[in-house]
Amino acid sequence: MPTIILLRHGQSIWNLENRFTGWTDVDLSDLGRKEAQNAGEKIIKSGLKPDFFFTSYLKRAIHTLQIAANVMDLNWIPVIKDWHLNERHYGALQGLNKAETAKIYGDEQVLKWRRAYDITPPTLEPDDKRNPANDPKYQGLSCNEIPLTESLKQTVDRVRSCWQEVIEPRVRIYNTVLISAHGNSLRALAMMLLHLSPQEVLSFEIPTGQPLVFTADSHMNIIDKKYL
Ligand SMILES: O=C(O)[C@H](O)COP(=O)(O)O
Repeated sequence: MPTIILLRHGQSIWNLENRFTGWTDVDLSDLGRKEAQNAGEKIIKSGLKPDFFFTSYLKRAIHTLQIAANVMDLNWIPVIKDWHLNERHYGALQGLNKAETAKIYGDEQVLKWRRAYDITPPTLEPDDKRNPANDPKYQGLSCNEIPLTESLKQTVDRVRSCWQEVIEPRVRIYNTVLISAHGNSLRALAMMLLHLSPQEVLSFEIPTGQPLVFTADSHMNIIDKKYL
């Protein structure tokens, strides 16, 4: 049965500091590394053995994958890194403390920025040093691919193209794949695979470091989902 393991990276330093992260390339905290190790152990215990890995361009997801792969003794497994799996771009909120931002703009506004389907956080100015265009990782992207902010809807659109063009064809060949990515890029993927409505995805949360296993039928309909 085609099996897709969704793994949200372990706690990052900015998760710990409660800061909007998005495309900011922060590393795992000590707890995050431990969570990644536990994730690898849980996958071994489940009897699942991934044959192909996918991750984003961001080191918190890459390091989570490397730690888990090391625990599973699967360092040799092929990996595709794809920026389409990056976290949702959080625009000008990136770097701000979530609780302090709520004190300034109110809980309701912050909840809309964080969870509404079609609302974008404030846009980064193009000359802002946080513009991804300044980052060598994104040199190959065209101007209209580089986000200055994103709604979940826009994230779903880019994750969908990655699923259709990059991941799904390999799930059909390799059978068991593991995708190490981010809270919102994985919510986007789950929304698409589980056919969740914008209202349903609002409360759909994936905890850090907890492997979520989707089993599909031959038409790629998800017939079972469970946390390890
Ligand atoms: O980018 C971030 O800040 C987190 O990874 C996800 O944040 P959220 O829970 O506010 O969507």
